[in-house]
Amino acid sequence: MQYSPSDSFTANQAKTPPLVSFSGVLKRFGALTACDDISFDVAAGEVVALLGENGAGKSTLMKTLYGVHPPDGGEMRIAGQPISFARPADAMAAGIGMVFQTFSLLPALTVRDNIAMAWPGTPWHLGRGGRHVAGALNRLAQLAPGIDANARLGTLSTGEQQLVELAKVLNLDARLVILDEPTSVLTPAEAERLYGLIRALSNDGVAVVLITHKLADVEACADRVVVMRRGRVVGHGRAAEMSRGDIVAMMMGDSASARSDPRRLPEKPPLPEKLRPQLVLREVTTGESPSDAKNITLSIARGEILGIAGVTGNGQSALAEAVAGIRDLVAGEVLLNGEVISRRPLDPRQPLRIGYVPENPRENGIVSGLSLAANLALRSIAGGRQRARDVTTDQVVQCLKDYDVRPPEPGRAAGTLSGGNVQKLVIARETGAPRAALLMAFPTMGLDIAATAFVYRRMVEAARAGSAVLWISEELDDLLELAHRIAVLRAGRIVDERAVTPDLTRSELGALMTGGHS
Ligand SMILES: Nc1ncnc2c1ncn2[C@@H]1O[C@H](COP(=O)(O)OP(=O)(O)OP(=O)(O)O)[C@@H](O)[C@H]1O
Repeated sequence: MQYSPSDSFTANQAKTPPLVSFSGVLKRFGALTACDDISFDVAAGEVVALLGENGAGKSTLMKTLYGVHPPDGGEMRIAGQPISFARPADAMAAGIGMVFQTFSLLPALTVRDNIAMAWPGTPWHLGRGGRHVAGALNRLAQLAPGIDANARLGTLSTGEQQLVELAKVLNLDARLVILDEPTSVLTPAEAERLYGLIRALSNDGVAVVLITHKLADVEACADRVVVMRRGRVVGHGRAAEMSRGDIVAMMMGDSASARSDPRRLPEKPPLPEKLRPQLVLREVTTGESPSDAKNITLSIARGEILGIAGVTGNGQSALAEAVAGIRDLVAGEVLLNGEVISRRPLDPRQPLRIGYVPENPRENGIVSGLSLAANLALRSIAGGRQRARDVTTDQVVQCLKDYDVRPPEPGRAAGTLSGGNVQKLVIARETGAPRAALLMAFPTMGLDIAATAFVYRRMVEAARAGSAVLWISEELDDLLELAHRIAVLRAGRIVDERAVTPDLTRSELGALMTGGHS
């Protein structure tokens, strides 16, 4: 099943040329070769899952096709014709649609206006009532029946914003649709609806490239799998003929450990005998909108991991930001070791005692234009006391290596890292020193299997070292595996809270999250 250059692995052996063909495609960023001699085809109506560890080059390859990056070598063809798009608008005109990991939506405008802006050449205010907008809103209604076209985009959850972006692209009448990790911010029910739409597109002859880390996505809708590692295609095969173990081994290299236990989740740390409340929220309220936190009272002990389960957009961000001290409370208070830390400005001389891994770290967790070293120094990487200028380049490189941030180049701008590596950089900074409390909002979103297990190991180590951990997640299996207690957040309120016991099931938790509907 391993790739060899002589293996053309053309999807469709018929005489008509494949819809898309990559042949020896090369893309460099300075000294880094992000895509190295990539060759494969995608047939009309075929769904190809493009897999690989963080930084493997998946997004770069697709952005090179889509006209975001000029290639440095090789050839790309659409329906047999060589192409080289200078910008995405040209790719769109040739029938290619792409949904990125980061969205191109304007939070201040309504859903309808955001969709109207998607059509090149049409002034958006004229397009509002047009056929395209009606079509895309129709798609959106299939994906997410509850979204109001007249709602301001900024009031929607990340998952809902992703669906708006998807509806926009799915309605472009594209021949090829590229989806970059579409399900990482979707609820299970939203993901199921998306799978249905992908299958419908494929039945209509549309080719789909699905960049993903989720094997569930592959099983739900991929015809074929192409695996990249460190800029090269290292394997491929028909999805139906590959087991999960085959795919994981291909992604991670053929190590025996990867094959036997790819997740390698850490053990849940034992709860201390005497529970000493360390992080306490008392009736915390940030506002009255559905995405605000309302009247939240929680107590997390030293060494305890409290999971917050809930569908994104149900107050998680507000809750995390309130505890992190970057959102005002309209009522209530937050205490750390008995001391009120809310309602007072952060004291820059205080060693920062809360580690915070925010949702959407590219937007909220890094300064894109600053170097990796500077981003790490936004908090000191060494024990909370060492000043940034005292940290040597060797220490920064070591820190980047310890957290597997690739490439580990201190001077590189953080904004040029791949999605998963941005997340690892933020986690390095926030868990690199002892913290009294650790807040993590969806910390494994967009991470590959190995990186996910790594993040969980850091979280467990932080708890063992005495942090009170507040962990917001939609990964129900992981919550059940690693949290000591789970609180369920719905419409900004805690609707249930219980210790994790063997009889607590995933479906029970899912039903609590959605108010009884899965
Ligand atoms: N604009 C850029 N400038 C410099 N380097 C870049 C740029 N974009 C990507 N890279 C680098 O190219 C490599 C491949 O990144 P890419 O985003 O394609 O990976 P990926 O497989 O999509 O990863 P992930 O799953 O983490 O999103 C990474 O090392 C990344 O740092």
